[in-house]
Amino acid sequence: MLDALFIRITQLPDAALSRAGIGREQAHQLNRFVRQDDTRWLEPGNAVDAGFLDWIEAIRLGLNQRLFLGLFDYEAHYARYQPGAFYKKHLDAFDTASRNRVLSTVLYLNPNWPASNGGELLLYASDGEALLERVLPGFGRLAIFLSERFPHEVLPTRATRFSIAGWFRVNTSLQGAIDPAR
Ligand SMILES: O=C(O)CCC(=O)C(=O)O
Ligand SMILES: [Fe+2]
Repeated sequence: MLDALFIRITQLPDAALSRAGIGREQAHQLNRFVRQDDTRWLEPGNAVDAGFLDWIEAIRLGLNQRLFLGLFDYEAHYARYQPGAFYKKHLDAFDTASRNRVLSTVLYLNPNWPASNGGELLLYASDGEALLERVLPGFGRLAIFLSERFPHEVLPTRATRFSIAGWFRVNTSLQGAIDPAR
């Protein structure tokens, strides 16, 4: 599965990726100061994406059985950080659109990642100051953390850095209207 995901993400043409923070809108441009990854949402209709989503679905069921998290669904995008790109310190559940994110996942797809490449994920305690973990984005490594609890950032990368970032969500629908995964 990892090899298929690696081929898929490295072969995505530029036109298939959305660049965070490019465009005329002020909010969009501001965003570019915060994050510089290029992303594409996974598609259940693609066989490679579906393979990953099936694997994640088994994890979702296991987490619900053992930890009673009530995870309802999952959304994920491919992310490419080109040399120099970063993602400043943030929480993944911060606004009304993302508030139902409970558990963040990041699967790294970078064969041969020496520490000198940078691009580490830094995870902080809830106060946003105490450093808890420094994660090199090596091939097949999976980071999972509570979306509302742990501020984190991606340090500037020196090589192109590939990953799949995803979020298990709870169902915050009101009056039967389920908010769809993006
Ligand atoms: O790629 C990573 O290590 C983290 C990415 C991230 O924080 C995000 O996409 O929200
Ligand atoms: Fe994040």
